[in-house]
Amino acid sequence: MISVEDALGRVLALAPAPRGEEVALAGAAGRALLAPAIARLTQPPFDSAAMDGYALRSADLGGPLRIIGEAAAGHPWTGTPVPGTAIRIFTGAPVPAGYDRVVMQEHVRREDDALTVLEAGAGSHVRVRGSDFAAGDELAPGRRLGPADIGLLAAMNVPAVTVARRPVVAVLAGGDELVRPGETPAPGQIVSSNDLAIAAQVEAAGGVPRILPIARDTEASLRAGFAAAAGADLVVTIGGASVGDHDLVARVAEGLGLARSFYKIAMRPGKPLMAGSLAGTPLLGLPGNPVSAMVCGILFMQPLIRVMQGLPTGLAPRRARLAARLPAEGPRQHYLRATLEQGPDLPLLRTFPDQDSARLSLMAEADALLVRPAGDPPRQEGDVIDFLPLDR
Ligand SMILES: Nc1nc2c(c(=O)[nH]1)N[C@H]1C(S)=C(S)[C@@H](COP(=O)(O)OP(=O)(O)OC[C@H]3O[C@@H](n4cnc5c(N)ncnc54)[C@H](O)[C@@H]3O)O[C@H]1N2
Ligand code: MOO
Repeated sequence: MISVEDALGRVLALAPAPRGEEVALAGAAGRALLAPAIARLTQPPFDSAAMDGYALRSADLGGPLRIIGEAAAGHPWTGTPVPGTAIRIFTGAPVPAGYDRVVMQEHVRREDDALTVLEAGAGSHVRVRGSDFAAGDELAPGRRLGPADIGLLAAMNVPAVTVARRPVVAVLAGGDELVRPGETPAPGQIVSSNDLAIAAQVEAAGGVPRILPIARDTEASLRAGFAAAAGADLVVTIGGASVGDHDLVARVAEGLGLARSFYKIAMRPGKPLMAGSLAGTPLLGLPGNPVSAMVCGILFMQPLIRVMQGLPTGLAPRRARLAARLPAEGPRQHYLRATLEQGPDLPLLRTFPDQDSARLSLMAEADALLVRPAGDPPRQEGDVIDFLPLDR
């Protein structure tokens, strides 16, 4: 059995280089930026009023002023500046050359064209040209575009961006016991949850899931499943990974020419994880227990999907304090389902007493996975530990 770190390195090594496509900005939210986006203009493009009021010269603050013009957003004033004068101005209007501050209208007294400044106010209320960004500035690739990025790119006058193609991920669950949600299970049957949960993880990582028909526990059915996965950028099987007589995934994949990278890792849950490449396409074989499948999805599949889009893995452990003591760990790195509460300095992490890898109800309740290294000694209440936050 190899370590979790070693396994992650080998999984990420299976990632093909991301492929780009150009999309209009309106469709780019959530996509991974693959090429730098370059600002085509400077923002603000001119010295811009930050308040409704009057533009004037700081040197003239003391004396009475004469109002000689007006500037509104989209309607610059184009006259000649004269000492001792002010320009009526509105937020977003260009501050005319020759005037260096804007006084808020609440801070003046106006009678016809005569203006008296009652209070200078703090600051000039002028947004200086280029104070946000300059033409040529770039938004670097390797980030998922959020709402603020979309707004920034629009302001940069970038109408379309090069993003990574979303990897198509074939999700193949297998087992004679499985029926679809909404069907009535016969005796001995259960409803298939894994493929839907894993498909949701695929989407959350930026991939496009393609859920395949459930494979039955025969080599022929699994072969048909792999055939249906053709054309996907990544194939993810779920179940049939262990040592039982009906666990056929590895055997069938090998028959189809799987170049195996590893099988079994020193991790709990998720020991029977398998990875390799099938006709050049990366393949992950997740264990069937629902929590094991999801934990493997978080630790290996989602990072792989992100790296296939040129993104970082997204695995960023954080620190918390233990709410209660924990016994020593065994030989496998352990990911315990836990909740988080507010603590005095760091968050307080409380593990569920039951860590059964079949309990989806606890997985759904969990805020975090506590990461305990193999062979970790007993831990006391208040000890600082690492955890991975969970999406809800
Ligand atoms: N003798 C041993 N038995 C087992 C070992 C072992 O080392 N020696 N490992 C255990 C561990 S750990 C795990 S994890 C499971 C993994 O088994 P498989 O990957 O072969 O998964 P299955 O046997 O197909 O199913 C396990 C469990 O999960 C349920 N399941 C499967 N698919 C789905 C699905 N799509 N939706 C919902 N639930 C699913 C299935 O009904 C079983 O209950 O093996 C242990 N055994
Ligand atoms: O590793 Mo299994 O994934 O412990 O339930």
